[in-house]
Amino acid sequence: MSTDNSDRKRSASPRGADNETKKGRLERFVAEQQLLSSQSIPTPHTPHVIQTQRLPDSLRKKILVTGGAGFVGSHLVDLLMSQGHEVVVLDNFFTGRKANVEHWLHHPNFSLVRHDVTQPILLEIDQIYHLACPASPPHYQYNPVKTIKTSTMGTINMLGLAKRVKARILLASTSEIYGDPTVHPQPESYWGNVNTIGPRACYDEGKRVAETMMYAYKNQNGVSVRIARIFNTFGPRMHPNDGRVVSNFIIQSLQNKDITIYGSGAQTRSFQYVDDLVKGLHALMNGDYDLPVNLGNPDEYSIKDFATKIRDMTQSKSEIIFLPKVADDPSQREPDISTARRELNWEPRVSVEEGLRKTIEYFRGEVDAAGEIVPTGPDASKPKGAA
Ligand SMILES: O=C(O)[C@H]1O[C@H](OP(=O)(O)OP(=O)(O)OC[C@H]2O[C@@H](n3ccc(=O)[nH]c3=O)[C@H](O)[C@@H]2O)[C@H](O)[C@@H](O)[C@@H]1O
Repeated sequence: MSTDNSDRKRSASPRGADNETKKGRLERFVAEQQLLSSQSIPTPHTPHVIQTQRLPDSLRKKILVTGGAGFVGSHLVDLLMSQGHEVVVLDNFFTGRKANVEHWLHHPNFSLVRHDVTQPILLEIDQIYHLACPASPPHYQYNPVKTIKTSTMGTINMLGLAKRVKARILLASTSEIYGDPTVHPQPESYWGNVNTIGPRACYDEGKRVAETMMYAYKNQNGVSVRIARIFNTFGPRMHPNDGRVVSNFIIQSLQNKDITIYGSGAQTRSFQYVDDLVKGLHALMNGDYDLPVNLGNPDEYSIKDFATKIRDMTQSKSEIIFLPKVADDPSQREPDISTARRELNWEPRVSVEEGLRKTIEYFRGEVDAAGEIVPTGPDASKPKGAA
């Protein structure tokens, strides 16, 4: 063993430098981890960075979002993550896309599980937003039996989970439960007009029985339930091959292709921007009101006027053409949102025009990236790229 001072000096200096580097590296690593746990990372789909709050354990909830990689689900995930909650997404990727949530994959508060809600799952969570179900008519009609299973078995499984862990559960129901409405606009008290054996029934009746199951579990087992009846919603992250009217008309217009109206175009819809919807879902989940609530924007358009509006906004040279009407297509739809106004202090803030501007920009990027997009027609079809 050497006791020579010069020896010690010689070896102390490189070891010191080594230690410095390790310490520096560690500090850098910690700083990077802290940065990563305080925000989303920019991705091609979501280039803007979303900051996440740091919540104390007592306020941080574990929140399950079924269908969280879908269009609406992923926007809701953004809101919940930004608030600092732990979010677990379940998605079977039938219509959801990993790209919709990939900006959160690195974040310690976020988990993504490939799972089909028709199978039970055991999790420890505080709240459940149950959104899982294809919502576009060509997609939910592709495998009607599976659509029914998703709404029935899927909802039973989530209610069983809610019961076991005493979590509050919110069901994403739909304006489709009113069918082809004979009352206009539609208040929650209207019981609806659905053809039980028509091509839309797998979705409409599935959601109706899902609502029934929510109240059966509430009354029989004391489960805390919330029901949102969601009216037509649009915004960035809609699947370009979704087949619904907003995505089809914008994609057709951007490519100067024919804009396809099914039927006369006299049928009406009322369109809400997705940011308004997720704020409404959040207010409903965290409020006291536990009867169904319509969430939609009462700004009603005929489909023909809507086609013209999108063509004008995109400065397109598209022709508007008329194809046969689809079976059981509701002839009119407008939400009565007085319950949401009264009970949730909620109403839409984003105008259809402002929402369309953002959505057109998003689809412009999708069309540029893809080269060409052929929109999905009215017939039942498998979602493009579905798992
Ligand atoms: O977007 C939504 O939120 C709703 O979409 C669908 O209901 P629907 O109103 O029929 O939605 P679209 O497929 O977007 O159709 C709206 C209207 O536009 C028409 N349409 C659609 C697509 C198209 O290329 N051309 C066209 O004229 C349809 O025939 C219909 O009259 C779903 O069934 C609802 O569950 C969902 O909540």
